[in-house]
Amino acid sequence: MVKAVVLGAAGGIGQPLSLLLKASPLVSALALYDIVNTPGVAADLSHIATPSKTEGFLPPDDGLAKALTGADVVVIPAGVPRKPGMTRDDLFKINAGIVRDLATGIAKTCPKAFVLVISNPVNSTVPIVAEVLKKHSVFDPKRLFGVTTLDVVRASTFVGEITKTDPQQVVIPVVGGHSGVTIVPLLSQSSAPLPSSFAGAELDALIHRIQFGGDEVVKAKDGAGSATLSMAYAGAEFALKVIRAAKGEKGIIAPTYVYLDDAAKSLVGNGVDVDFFSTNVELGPDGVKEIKSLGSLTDKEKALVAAAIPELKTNIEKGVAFINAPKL
Ligand SMILES: NC(=O)c1ccc[n+]([C@@H]2O[C@H](COP(=O)([O-])OP(=O)(O)OC[C@H]3O[C@@H](n4cnc5c(N)ncnc54)[C@H](O)[C@@H]3O)[C@@H](O)[C@H]2O)c1
Ligand SMILES: O=C(O)C[C@H](O)C(=O)O
Repeated sequence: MVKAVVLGAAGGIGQPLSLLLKASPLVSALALYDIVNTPGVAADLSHIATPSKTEGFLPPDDGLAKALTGADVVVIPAGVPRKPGMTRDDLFKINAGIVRDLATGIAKTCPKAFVLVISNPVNSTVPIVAEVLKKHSVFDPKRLFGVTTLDVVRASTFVGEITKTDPQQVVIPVVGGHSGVTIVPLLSQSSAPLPSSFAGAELDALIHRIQFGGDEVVKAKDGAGSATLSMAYAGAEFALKVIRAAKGEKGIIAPTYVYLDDAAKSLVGNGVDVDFFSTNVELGPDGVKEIKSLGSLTDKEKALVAAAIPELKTNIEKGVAFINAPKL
């Protein structure tokens, strides 16, 4: 029995993500929560002939608590998306409060659930969830994940195109965080190696495209939002990995933005001294089973990791301060 909950389920990501979770036989109950439209989305999905029971909830009558009761996995794509000219950090003002309130519901109702945060800015919203869970004395760092899978999916797609390889077979760790220069693709570790002639400006352009792939979609959507369908694909892929690992499947490894204690920091190495960082993680029955080292990096990759750290620190501190700063 696996109950999955989507918070923000009526949105651009929420709807296709809920569809992909409904389509999976690994999910036995699916609860959809949003401030609008979830009864309709749930009624629609409930006609799909898969085993999971689908229910929609709205804020009145304790809808959040009802949706979260008995949850095993909670995926959060609630919040506003970017428009052209905005950074992810520009979303903090609105999304920080939304994520804080949803995390409070999780802390009170399903503190043992795996929590997968999609809402931007991920570099800050994950620390916000951690701080809320800490305030309720229920923070388990093994169960909280920032979803950075879309960066991994993009890297596989772009490298698959260049190397003429099936992108589904291309595995590339993308580490750091989820915004601009904090996104660090470790292309030297690609399972489909780039040709040795692929260097200089060409390599820089590929790294830039992976780091700023989100901008490409925001620009193309021209004011109508950011990536939704590719994010739903990526979010479902990661959520189902967490579920498969929880059910006992071994050897599932994926990059994800997680809390690093001091031991994990020294394991990750390369000057990574931030409290949250995306790195390869082995998933297990209780969530994070093992945080993996970044492995051997090229000089260029070492420089990219170093460049990511200051922005990550600022983003993390901003999230932590949002929960802990004294209210005036
Ligand atoms: N992590 C990633 O890689 C990644 C990728 C794409 C988008 N995102 C982020 O995901 C978020 C959602 O994007 P979208 O395109 O689906 O936006 P959207 O506006 O289409 O949908 C967001 C949904 O959240 C709902 N919502 C707002 N406040 C809520 C609350 N308090 N409780 C529950 N639901 C609430 C809205 O009603 C809406 O249905 C944005 O912050 C976006 O930046 C992250
Ligand atoms: O770019 C955005 O704002 C959405 C998302 O984070 C993405 O990477 O597509």
